[in-house]
Parts: sequence; C-alpha cells; structure tokens
Amino acid sequence: MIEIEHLTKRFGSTLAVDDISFTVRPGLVTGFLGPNGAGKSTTMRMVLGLDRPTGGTAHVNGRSFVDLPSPARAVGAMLDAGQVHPRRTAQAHLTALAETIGEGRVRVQQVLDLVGLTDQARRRAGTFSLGMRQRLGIAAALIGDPGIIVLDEPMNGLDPDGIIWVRSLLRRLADEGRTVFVSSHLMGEMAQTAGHLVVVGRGRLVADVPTDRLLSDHASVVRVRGPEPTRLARVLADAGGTVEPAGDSALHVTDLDPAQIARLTLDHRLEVHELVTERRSLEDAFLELTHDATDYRADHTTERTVTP
Ligand SMILES: Nc1ncnc2c1ncn2[C@@H]1O[C@H](COP(=O)(O)OP(=O)(O)OP(=O)(O)O)[C@@H](O)[C@H]1O
Repeated sequence: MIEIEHLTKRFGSTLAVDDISFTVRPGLVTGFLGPNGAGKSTTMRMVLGLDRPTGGTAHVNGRSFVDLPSPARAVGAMLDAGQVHPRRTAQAHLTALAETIGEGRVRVQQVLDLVGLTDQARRRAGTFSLGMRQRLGIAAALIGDPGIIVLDEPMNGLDPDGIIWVRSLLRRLADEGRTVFVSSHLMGEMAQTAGHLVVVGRGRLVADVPTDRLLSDHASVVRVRGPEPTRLARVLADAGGTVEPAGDSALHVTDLDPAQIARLTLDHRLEVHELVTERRSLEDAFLELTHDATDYRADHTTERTVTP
C-alpha cells in the first residue's frame, strides 16, 4: 500500500506537487494520470525516496521508503527505461541487480521469461528497441519479486502489441495481490488498464475514483439549446449543473441528466429547441478534468470536488 498525505514539492518558484493526498491499494492497477508537467514523476520520485518532499508524506507499507528494511523486495520501480548501460547485455544488467539483493541466475531467468526477453538476453541493451528497453526496465523492477510496483509511463512509445502486453502483465501482477501504480498522460490507455484512476493537473489532485465511475461521469454531455441561453445557463448552474457555451446559442451541460434539465426548463417556463445527449471521447473528458485544475489555479474561484 502507498499512502500519500498532503504531499508537496516545490522547485524554486515551481510548485510541482501541490498538497495531494491519495492511497494506492493492493490488488488492482492504479493509473496515475495527468498531462506533461502535472507532477506525476515528482510524486513517484518522492514515493521512492529520490526527492525529499517540501511538505507532507509518502509512505510505503506504513513508513518512508528510506526506512524500509529491504526496499528492493518491497518496491520495484521503473522511472526511466533508458537507465541501462548501452554496452551491457540484458542478462548482465539483471544479474548485477539480482546480486545486490542476494538473488541469482534462477531469478534472472524467471524475469527474462516473464517479460519475453529470454531470446534477447545476450544482446547489448544499446541495440534494443524502445519496446525491448521497456521490457528490460520492467524485468529489473520485478527482480526482487516486490509487493509494490511503481512504473513511470511504461507504455510510452510502445506499439499496440507492446501496449497490450504491458496491460495484461500489469493486470496479472495486480491479480496476484500486488499494489501496481502506473503513470501515463493518455486517458484512453489508462482507462483500459487501470481499475482506479488518480488524476492530477498542475500538481493538484483533480480526481481519485474507480475508472468505471470516472468514465460514466464524464462519458457524455447534454447539449441544450433555446432562445434564452443566458437565463437557461443560470437556471441550470443554480441547480448544480456545469454549463459551457457550445456555439449557436447552445449549452453543454454536465452534472445534470436530460430528465433533470427537461424538468428545470418546464418549471422555469424556458423554451427548448434542442435537448440531446452527446458521447464524448475519453481524451475530451480528461482535458476537461485537467483543464479545470488549470482554471482553479488561474483564478482561484472554482474548487474541485474530489470524490473518494
Ligand atoms: N529537478 C527539477 N528541478 C526543477 N523543476 C522540476 C524538477 N523536476 C520537475 N520539475 C518541474 O516540476 C513540474 C512537474 O514535473 P514532473 O516531471 O513531475 O511532471 P510529470 O507529470 O511527470 O510530467 P512528464 O510526463 O512530462 O514527466 C514541471 O513543471 C517540471 O518542470
């Protein structure tokens, strides 16, 4: 289990991580989503004791990473798949890592098999494709058979087959009861991989919800149009709707369903010419979520609701 409480990191004038709290639980894949620069890597580095928090805590199994009795067996991590010496073979790289934790050839062979690199084990890492380097990085993360796995963008640059492979491996590791914490900047990719999503934007937490719920809450938007858009918008916003102009006097409404909108327009004797539910892509939903975080920071007027 990873527990993050009021975690904050400042680099000079940059607030990279801004008072975030969430828990990463065992038995499922938790996706850590956010656009580039949102603070994902910095958060992971603090979990792994590589950066010191400016405030708050990041605990692994109840204590700081640096206080774990055998950290490499508790947590396996890949922050950068390019960290291998290019002249080292995959086998030599993994053997060196295995030796540091008292493991031998058998474990190296197991992780090579697990990531499908057995046939490439004697090749130098410098000749590997990006996909093979990611596999090697994941093998290195798994060498100590850790209960907690932290991977920063493990699907970055992979082809569709590679993505499917990583996805099924992560699910299998979670099914074995491990805590799997994986970052990505692609909502679609994470929605298919993770059972739970933690979304950050500009260092702030914007969602911490089961994937299904995030998808159902943001999968559609209601388009409503009438001759009095300003009054219509006010009525819908007063009733708890999130309302945005959608051109041609139309409004896009979330947080209210079509039946609620129809009743409100009836109650307020508002004429309606159009009322339809429109499907939205996952990336649109993600942009909306993280865009709101940007707005919050810009004008400090709209506090986000984070649902547990
Ligand atoms: N060592 C550092 N010194 C100064 N600023 C830093 C440092 N590390 C990160 N930052 C800044 O902190 C912010 C968050 O960066 P971080 O790498 O954590 O984001 P990210 O969500 O992982 O994005 P990416 O996917 O691009 O890596 C960015 O503005 C980044 O420029």
